[in-house]
This record gives sequence, structure tokens and C-alpha cells, in this order.
Amino acid sequence: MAKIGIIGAGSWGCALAWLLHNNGNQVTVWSIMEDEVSMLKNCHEHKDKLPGVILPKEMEFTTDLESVAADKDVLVLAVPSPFTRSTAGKMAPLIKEGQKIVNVAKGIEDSTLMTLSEIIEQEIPQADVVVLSGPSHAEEVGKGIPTTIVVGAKRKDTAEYMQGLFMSQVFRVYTSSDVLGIELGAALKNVVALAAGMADGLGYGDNTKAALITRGIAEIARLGISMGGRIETFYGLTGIGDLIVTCASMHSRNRKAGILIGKGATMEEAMNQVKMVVEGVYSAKAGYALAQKYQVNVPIIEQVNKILFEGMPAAQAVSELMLRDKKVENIDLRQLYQNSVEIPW
Ligand SMILES: NC(=O)C1=CN([C@@H]2O[C@H](COP(=O)(O)OP(=O)(O)OC[C@H]3O[C@@H](n4cnc5c(N)ncnc54)[C@H](O)[C@@H]3O)[C@@H](O)[C@H]2O)C=CC1
Ligand SMILES: O=C(CO)COP(=O)(O)O
Repeated sequence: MAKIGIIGAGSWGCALAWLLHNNGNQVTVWSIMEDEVSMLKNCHEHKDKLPGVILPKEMEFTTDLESVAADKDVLVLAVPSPFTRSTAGKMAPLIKEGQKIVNVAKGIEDSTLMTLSEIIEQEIPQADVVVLSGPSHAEEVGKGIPTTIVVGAKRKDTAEYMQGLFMSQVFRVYTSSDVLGIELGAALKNVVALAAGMADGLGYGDNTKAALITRGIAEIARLGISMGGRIETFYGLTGIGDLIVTCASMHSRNRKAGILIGKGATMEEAMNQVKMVVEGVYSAKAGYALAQKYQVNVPIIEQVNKILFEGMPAAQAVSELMLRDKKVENIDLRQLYQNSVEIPW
């Protein structure tokens, strides 16, 4: 049995708390919000964000960061990406040398273009940081629906320890050493999922969805490989796998926001209606800035930026995508693949 602190009590934090408790661990959940902690203490259920998933009576909930960070074998950082830096900064003085921290959020910081594990390592240099990502909606994980996911770590022993901690009959965990590739896939798939939702909102069909998924992963892989990620990661669970689920699922907040925008809502209206975090809105800017930095062509991400931040109608963005220069399929990806990086473990 491990002692685990979950930092962040939204839908994903609560679903992972449920899973890790069922795996035989002692779990304490922290939230910055007093009312959220009161609700969890009183109801043992997150009524707003994960209704129907009953958390056990012995699970503890707190707003005291010091008590959740102390004496834990593992800390799971589950706050949305805009709060990763501030939360890690508050945690830093409480964290012992070598503390294992698992980041489960998906995003890129737009002001620095850093991934979330890079931010955590910068704020808490004494920590041993890993990432957990893949096609895994909290609503399904919280019901014990079979799910597969990947833990990414620099050290093989840490990856294998986490694999053992999270793995269950209904939650199959793979390991990978490609932390960067995992994090880029996780953040950028949300931008493409916004586009997929917009296509749904515009009333387009399955052909359009398949095109966005396939061309979307080509775009993510092109950028990710240029930055040092590995091609097999982008065509694995944390790349194409998570992109498929987010573009297709009725649970996806990014897809839901996209549908609203496709129907004519502004970005702010869509975010307000969805209520939970819409990470793609934050990662869209960062993804486009990274593409410019690495001189990579990302037409879908570019059009999503125009829709979100320049008020371009979604239908016009689709026309611009359809009428781009004529191309050979994936010729640049093939060239990048030949230069793919070595695998450390
Ligand atoms: N919900 C899902 O199915 C999955 C979510 N994720 C990722 O996990 C991360 C968290 O997402 P969710 O739990 O779904 O979000 P959510 O919208 O359900 O919950 C957000 C939670 O963040 C916390 N919070 C709010 N303001 C804060 C602040 N200023 N500082 C610190 N914490 C604050 C609160 O506990 C709040 O309930 C996101 O990056 C998301 O992409 C990853 C896989 C699955
Ligand atoms: O990352 C997710 C599933 O793997 C959750 O996606 P949404 O944030 O779009 O709901």
C-alpha cells in the first residue's frame, strides 16, 4: 500500500483517487476550493464534475496543502494546466528530495512554451517528475470501463513503479521514456479536438472528422518530432489514441466547446457553458507559437487560432484548409521519421 496525495479535485483528480483507492492505496485529496472540499467531505461524490462516482468513506479531503504533501510516497498533480505553475510553486517548500510527482494535466504554458513536467521540474527541482497520459475520460475511468494509458518517465525504475501503482484489471498502463512526445501529444490533441467539435457544430459528417483526426496527428507528429519527440509516441495511445477519443467522445470538454463555437458561440461563451476546463483554448496559442519557432506547418492549429482569437467564422476556416496548396501525403513526416531520435530505455 502506498500513501498518495492528489492535488486537484476536479473530475480527473477524483477519478484517479477512486482508481488508486481501489488498487489498495491510502488516498488524500486536496483542493484549493473550500466549497469543493466541503462537498466531497459531506457527499463523497463530486456532484458537479463527476456525478455518480462514489468516493469511499475513508478517503480524506483537505484544503491544507502542507498536510497533503507531507509523508506521501506519490503526489498526483491534477490541476488544470493554467494552475500548474502556481500550484507547483506553493508545493515546492513542502517537497522532500526525490519526491515522486505524477503530472496528469494536459497543456503547454503559452508564456514560456514549456511543457507541464518542465514547469514542475523548474518549480520543484528536488522532485522526480513523471507524466500519465492517454485516452482516458474521467467519467469512464470512474465507472471501471477498461482504459489504457501510458506513464512517461526519464527513469525506467520510476516508470515501472508507477505502472504497478496505477495498473488494475480495468486500467492497463504502458511505460515510455518519451516524456516530451507524450506531453506534446496530450496538449495538442485538445486543439484538434476543438476543431473536430467545430466541424460537428457546423453539421459536417464523419468524413470531416476522419480527415481532422488523420491530418491532425500528422501535424502534431511533425511538430513533436521536430522538437525531439518520437514518431511511435504520436502514433500510440498518447497521440492518435487520445486524439481519437477526444475528437469522438461525448465526454470531451474540448469537443463540446468546439461544437458550441461551430454553432456560432464565441470562445468565452463556449468556455462558460462547458464549465469545466477547456485546455485546447490555452494550448492553441502555445502550439502555434511552437510551430513558428520550429518552422513547422500546422494548418489546423493555425485555423483554430484564427477562430478562437481573431473571430474568423469556423466555416471560413474549413474552406481555407480545403483550398490549401496541393500536396503529397505525409512526405515531410517520412523524412522526419528517418531522423528519429534514439531511445534511452
Ligand atoms: N477530465 C478528464 O477526463 C481528464 C482530464 N485530464 C486533464 O486533467 C487536468 C484537470 O482536468 P479536470 O480534473 O477534468 O478539470 P476540472 O475542470 O474537472 O477541475 C478543475 C479543478 O481544478 C482545481 N482548481 C480550480 N482552480 C484552481 C486554482 N486556481 N489552483 C489550483 N487548483 C484549482 C479544482 O479542484 C477544480 O475542481 C486537465 O489538464 C485535463 O486536461 C486528463 C485526462 C482526463
Ligand atoms: O484528455 C482527455 C481524455 O483523454 C479529456 O479530454 P477533454 O478535456 O476534452 O474532456
